[in-house]
Amino acid sequence: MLRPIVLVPACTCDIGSHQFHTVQAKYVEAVVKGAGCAPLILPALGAELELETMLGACDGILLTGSASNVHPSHYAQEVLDPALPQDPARDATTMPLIRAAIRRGIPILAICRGFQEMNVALGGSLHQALHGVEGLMDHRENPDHPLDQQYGIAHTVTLVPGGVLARILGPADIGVNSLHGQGVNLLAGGLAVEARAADGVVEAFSVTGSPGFTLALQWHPEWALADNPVSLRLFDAFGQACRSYLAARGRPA
Ligand SMILES: N[C@@H](CCC(=O)NCCCC(=O)O)C(=O)O
Repeated sequence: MLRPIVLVPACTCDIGSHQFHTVQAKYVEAVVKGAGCAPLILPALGAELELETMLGACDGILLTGSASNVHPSHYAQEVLDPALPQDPARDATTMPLIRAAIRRGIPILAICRGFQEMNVALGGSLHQALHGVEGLMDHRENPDHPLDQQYGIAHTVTLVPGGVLARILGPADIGVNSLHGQGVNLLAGGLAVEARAADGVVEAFSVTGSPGFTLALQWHPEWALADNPVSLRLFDAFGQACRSYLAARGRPA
């Protein structure tokens, strides 16, 4: 049986004096091993991509995390800390992609930067530094720690009863990792909160009234996926949604 194709939009970066479109290995591996789908890396070519062609060829989209931030001009703000990395080519690709994919009912799983760009693409805004907001926790990792500690459980999140996430995972609080400086400020209209951290920060949302599966997570379920039953359930739910989408529309010959 054909596997669903999952687009994974790339970041851009320079390696030496050349430009590259890149995706971290753990994300494409999670599409294969966690969702049982076939990943296809989408270059960050912005308006040069013919979006309808790309969307017609896929059955799901995974929006990855990245060190870069969504450019605040997308939510009518100035950059507060110019030292933080940006990736305008990724923004120019993912913003229209997200809106068009939701209209088509293409399943979306969004992680960390992907979670943030989904909120912004739909009209929401971000806190550019959560740790600078009175009453909020510092949600950043300590870069001096070894990676397994940086991606270790950092805090719990409380799931909204009866929501998309609680239906997949059950109602109990879960422990999550936390590697982000930015976070949801204004939640876009049409989004439903699926989970919050103890300080009230939105940690997961879905798109209400979307014809397809949508789930956006501020944490990283792709990290050490095979060892985490909660993360495996999340990727399995995404994979099932992609299989249903493929089964319903078929694969054009
Ligand atoms: N830059 C944003 C997004 C944070 C993010 O996606 N972190 C993960 C980077 C590495 C990875 O993909 O594992 C912010 O700081 O809020």
